[in-house]
Amino acid sequence: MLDLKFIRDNPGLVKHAIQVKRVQLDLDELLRVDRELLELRQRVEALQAERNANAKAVPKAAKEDKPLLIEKGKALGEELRELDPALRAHEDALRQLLLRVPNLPLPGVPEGKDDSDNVELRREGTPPSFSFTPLDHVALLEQHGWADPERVARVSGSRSYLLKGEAALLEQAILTFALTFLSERGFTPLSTTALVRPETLVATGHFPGGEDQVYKIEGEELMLAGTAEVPVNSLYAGEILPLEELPLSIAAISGAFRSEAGSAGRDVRGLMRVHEFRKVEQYVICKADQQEALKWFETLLANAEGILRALELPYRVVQNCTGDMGAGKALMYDIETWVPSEQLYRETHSCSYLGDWQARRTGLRYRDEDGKPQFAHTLNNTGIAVPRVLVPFLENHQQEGGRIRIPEALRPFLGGKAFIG
Ligand SMILES: Nc1ncnc2c1ncn2[C@@H]1O[C@H](COS(=O)(=O)NC(=O)[C@@H](N)CO)[C@@H](O)[C@H]1O
Repeated sequence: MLDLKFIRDNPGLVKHAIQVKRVQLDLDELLRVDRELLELRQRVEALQAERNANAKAVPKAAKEDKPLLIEKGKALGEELRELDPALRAHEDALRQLLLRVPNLPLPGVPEGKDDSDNVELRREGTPPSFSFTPLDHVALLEQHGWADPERVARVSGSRSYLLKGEAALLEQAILTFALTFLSERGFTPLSTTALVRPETLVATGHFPGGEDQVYKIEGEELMLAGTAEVPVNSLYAGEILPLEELPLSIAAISGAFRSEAGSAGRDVRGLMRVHEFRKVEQYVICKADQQEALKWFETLLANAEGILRALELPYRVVQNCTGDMGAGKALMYDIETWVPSEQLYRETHSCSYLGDWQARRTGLRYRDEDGKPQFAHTLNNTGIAVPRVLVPFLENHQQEGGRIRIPEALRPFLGGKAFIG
């Protein structure tokens, strides 16, 4: 959400953001509803003033004038009541329209239509060359009996997965490694639910627009979040945090649930794109200072890169273009990790800075140096998400014969093993 005054004063800037972010919104309609609402409010205030003046006049009026004044008061009250529905309708319409206004991309964000227009910034690590014919992750899981796709499909349908034996231990080890890595860097570890109220999905910006991606609980006002960003972003909703409590840096581990509506046919085999996964999420709430926030952006990115480097996985960093960054982002980088079987870098992390766009929707404020309530700035990045990262992990670390080498940094989380399988 942007500040309504900012929108009124900068319609051109906002229209440009709507256009380059490919958001369906007619800003002129929003401005029209805004003007009509202002006129309605002025009319209500005038009527209220008139009714108050009239009410004051009654006791002082001459006896024979009183009935007329009382009638007048009733008529004014009636006229006010008749305006109420229009007032409510305009307020609701304006709020719905405001929720669709995208954030402005920072200067320098490349304009583009989709991920094919993202800009590669740098590559780290060297994709392995194998002296044998490497297997893909599905074949590696199969070889070691680490998965059971047929049985789990019978139980849970498509885009489900289970991991057995050392692969289950590996998944757990990677999650614990990432949570430990972040807590050692000052992030508060937090284990949280994915069950959330619908307004928390409006608060992050997933709604309106992303409703078809989210599983709803039948008969309850509860949904399953696709990322811990959702519950964490609303933890402090409605509060005014003391300045000294900021910045908040949280490493939240949770389940994540996604319908993947619209992804039919993509990544249908294996672990890349499933309905339920687990993620360690980095989340920061800081004061409304872009310079400080951008330092946090670099920190969140560096943390994710540090985790991938510790896992000895080659990756690249790309900057998302305006058409691939979503409505709320001011700045966004993806980290894509090398998948040998596809000979491609595939997205494993998304790092975003949202300014106060999310905080406005969430009612997330702090008291600044002058004691004035201000909307905070928020940022988030993936720490690690399993099982997706197991795809590059298993494929890059496979040895001839199918054993998987465990990087040094991960061994303490896996009973000291240097290999599994
Ligand atoms: N359906 C899925 N199956 C497995 N992993 C997924 C799925 N969807 C997303 N992920 C993983 O979760 C990461 C973050 O998802 S994201 O939508 O890009 N970004 C977020 O959720 C942000 N909160 C940052 O984590 C992805 O980079 C990917 O590694």
